[in-house]
Amino acid sequence: MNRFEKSFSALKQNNKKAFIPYIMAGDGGLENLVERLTALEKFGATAIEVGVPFSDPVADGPTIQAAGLRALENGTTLRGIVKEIEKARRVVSIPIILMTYLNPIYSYGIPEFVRDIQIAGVDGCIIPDLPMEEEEIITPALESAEVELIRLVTLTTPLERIKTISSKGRGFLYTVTVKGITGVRNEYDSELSQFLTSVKEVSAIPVMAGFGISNKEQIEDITKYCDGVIVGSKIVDLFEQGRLSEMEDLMSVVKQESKVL
Ligand SMILES: O=P(O)(O)OC[C@@H](O)[C@@H](O)c1c[nH]c2ccccc12
Repeated sequence: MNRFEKSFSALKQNNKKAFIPYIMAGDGGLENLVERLTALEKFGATAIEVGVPFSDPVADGPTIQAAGLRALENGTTLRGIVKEIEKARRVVSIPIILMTYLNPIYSYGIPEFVRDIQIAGVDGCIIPDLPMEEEEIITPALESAEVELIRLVTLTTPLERIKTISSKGRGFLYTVTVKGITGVRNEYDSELSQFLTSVKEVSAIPVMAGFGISNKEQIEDITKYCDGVIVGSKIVDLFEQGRLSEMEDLMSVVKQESKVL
């Protein structure tokens, strides 16, 4: 079993849902990365998504973009991030997912990138601008390194395609819950619960919902229809403002047993 399978099967046995926080590596200085990963594990994170700052992000909303700019300004690089993750791996045992666009991977070199993240103890990668039809440029290398590609589906992806996509991985399926970019939102598409229910029905792997989720009520509601949530912009804000007790409180929702499976 890989780290994802271990984490998700433990949650399932205890009737619990997953919480995956996203952080922007290098925001506030790369030297805080190990500390932040450690804090998130202590607060009960199931896994952590670590964002790599990039000058031309496609799906990032204003909060994540601003965090990315701050990180780039202080000289954060993909190589530096991978080194810090390697240090963190000695103390953090939950899955670590690296979120990066294709361009930084290309300039690193695909084989070198995959080798280094494997050594560092990275469990999965999210590459938002890599479509399923093109993924073979990196999946053979990732597979032999036992690093999972975490694939994204959205409200507009046909169910047949979702079924195909979910049959490929041994991580989880990232279901984007909005038609748009990342960022805190107050309202959801009226079809979201029905959509998540259908995705759950066809998916061979755990279904995580992300984009626009920022408070306990949303988390309680959305986790009725899927295996857990990914929270980005809100976590980035709370770290930036040093509001760690609020973060712990937000993450505590998934510590309770959930009634609906
Ligand atoms: O910030 P939000 O709305 O909570 O959404 C999560 C998101 O930030 C994180 O998963 C993410 C950041 N950038 C991305 C690009 C593509 C897919 C996912 C992401």
